[in-house]
Amino acid sequence: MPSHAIPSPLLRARPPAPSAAAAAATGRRAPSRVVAALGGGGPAGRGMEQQQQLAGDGSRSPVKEKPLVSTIGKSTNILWHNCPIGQSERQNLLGQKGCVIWITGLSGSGKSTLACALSRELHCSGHLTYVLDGDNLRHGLNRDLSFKAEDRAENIRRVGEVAKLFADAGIICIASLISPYRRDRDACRVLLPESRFIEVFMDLPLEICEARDPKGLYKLARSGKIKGFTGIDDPYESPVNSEIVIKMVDGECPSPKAMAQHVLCYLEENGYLQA
Ligand SMILES: Nc1ncnc2c1ncn2[C@@H]1O[C@H](COP(=O)(O)OS(=O)(=O)O)[C@@H](OP(=O)(O)O)[C@H]1O
Ligand SMILES: Nc1ncnc2c1ncn2[C@@H]1O[C@H](COP(=O)(O)OP(=O)(O)O)[C@@H](O)[C@H]1O
Repeated sequence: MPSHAIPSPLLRARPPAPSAAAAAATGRRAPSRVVAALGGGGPAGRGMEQQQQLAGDGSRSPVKEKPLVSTIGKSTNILWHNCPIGQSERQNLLGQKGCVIWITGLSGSGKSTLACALSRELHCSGHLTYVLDGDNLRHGLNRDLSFKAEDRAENIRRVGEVAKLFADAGIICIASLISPYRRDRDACRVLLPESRFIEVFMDLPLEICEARDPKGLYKLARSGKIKGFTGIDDPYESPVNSEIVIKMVDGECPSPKAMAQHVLCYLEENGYLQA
């Protein structure tokens, strides 16, 4: 099996709640308090298997099981509902494996260009994709967020959660965001089962991105009219272990089609294009 192949256990149904490790990495709390809230319930942390009541003679008799509800973040008394149709059935229908292709890089590095070219190539070969573009999502879902570090983190967290849903739907989700902080990207990675998060690093020098400047934003940032612009006066933390790196070869940037082919080959070689 190639090093990036999807191990078969990943095709099993996923547990509904984040693991302690995932929770630690995402900063989210694992559902440590499990309470039986319906009908008064028992003390916090009491498992369903312990829910018995004392009969008149002092012996224990089982009572009707109550669903266990959880507290996740600020959401109290919530219950996970399983649907009989799962990810593997959807994948069988689509003939592919749901995954997230996370494209990160400076503004102007070609993230959207790659996302569109890849989506087109996959679509033409019969694969269902959906592109989550940072710029576009800031027109709606993330319109309340600025470019401060904490808002960028929330931006990435939300898109990571949405991308996870697309992958669960069996879709090849292509997320294209600057996502400048390693910690935020890694938090998205742990939302998904191993191998279902494929990071693509657009490893192009700032000078190339700045020379392209299709929206004129670098110019505005250099003249101080935009503050906190990534690569100018805001950080970009390069990935260290990306599955795929797009870089210049002999001083030339690969064409959009070549970049898309690079990712396509990876998907083919690692079994994502079959259920
Ligand atoms: N301060 C600052 N820094 C970086 N980028 C800026 C900024 N202000 C506006 N823009 C425009 O917003 C696009 C990036 O949005 P993202 O959601 O991908 O950014 S982030 O991941 O939250 O950092 C980015 O789009 P791309 O050029 O496609 O990367 C810019 O057009
Ligand atoms: N591989 C490439 N070769 C040449 N030009 C490219 C390439 N990729 C992107 N570009 C051009 O660079 C500019 C920025 O690309 P874009 O995809 O919008 O970057 P980003 O989404 O990272 O901001 C656009 O004008 C685009 O046409």
